[in-house]
Amino acid sequence: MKIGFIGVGNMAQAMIQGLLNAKVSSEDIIVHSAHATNYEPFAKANGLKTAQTNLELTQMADMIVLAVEPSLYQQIIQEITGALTKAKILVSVLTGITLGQLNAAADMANLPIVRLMPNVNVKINQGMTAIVGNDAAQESALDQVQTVFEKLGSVTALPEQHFSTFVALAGSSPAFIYLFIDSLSRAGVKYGLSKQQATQIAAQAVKGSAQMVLESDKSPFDLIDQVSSPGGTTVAGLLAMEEHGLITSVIKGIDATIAKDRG
Ligand SMILES: NC(=O)C1=CN([C@@H]2O[C@H](COP(=O)(O)OP(=O)(O)OC[C@H]3O[C@@H](n4cnc5c(N)ncnc54)[C@H](OP(=O)(O)O)[C@@H]3O)[C@@H](O)[C@H]2O)C=CC1
Ligand SMILES: O=C(O)[C@@H]1CCC=N1
Repeated sequence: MKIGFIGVGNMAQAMIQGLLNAKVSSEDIIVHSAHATNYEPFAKANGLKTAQTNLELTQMADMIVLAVEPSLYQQIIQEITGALTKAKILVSVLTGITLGQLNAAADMANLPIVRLMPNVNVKINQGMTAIVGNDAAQESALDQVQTVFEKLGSVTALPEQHFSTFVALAGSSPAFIYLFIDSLSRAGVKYGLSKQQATQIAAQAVKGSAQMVLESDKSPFDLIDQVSSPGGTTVAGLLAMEEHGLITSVIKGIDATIAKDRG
């Protein structure tokens, strides 16, 4: 299967790196974006094929991944619609653009369209991706896209009405989690650790804690109790964080992310 990427920015590069890690042949990946000076060096460094236009890329690929700024979706679909067929799959990773809007952009309701929300961790094959398809995608397109993206981490089927929530909890959340790691690390620097060592310590603690939540049958709150020794350091830290509104801050951040996605 030839996979084409329209847009070769941060997200497309993360997906492509994950595919290459998973031993997808670079010969099967085609890229095009607005500026050749931006995508050609990346294509050359990774042995990818290039197309001269979005339309040519659509002609060359079996699966066409739209990875541009969301506001460009109508313009790009108008450019490529002539080359879309029932045998090809249009995949959108655009935030805030629904299957209904994609269908309507070029009267494509009878063509397979799959909406995905990956996160940047697909770059190291540890992504979290949501998937939903239009009616025409149900027969086999959805399975084909899911098979490709399972190479990049976890994939979960999700009703489209929950995509905005998913954007906040998984699409944008790597940035929130990096901020938490950096905050821990800065605190370490405050107390005399080097930034590098503090970041490594904080990141490993976050990684291990996430793995514990995934592997445990307990809720995160039960796990908190296991760390909090009576009269100990952890409960002192937790209470001080909550005095400054950690849970409220996180939920307010998620509210703002969802509101932005919903437009
Ligand atoms: N970053 C992330 O973690 C995530 C992003 N997304 C979604 O992915 C999409 C891309 O985001 P991101 O990669 O961060 O954005 P970037 O700004 O990094 O990349 C945008 C890309 O779009 C290209 N582009 C602009 N105009 C055109 C055009 N007319 N034809 C073809 N390509 C064009 C740009 O090309 P050039 O460089 O040549 O100008 C660039 O390669 C967005 O819709 C976003 O919502 C979804 C989940 C996570
Ligand atoms: O910030 C953004 O809009 C994109 C979507 C999810 C992650 N990055």
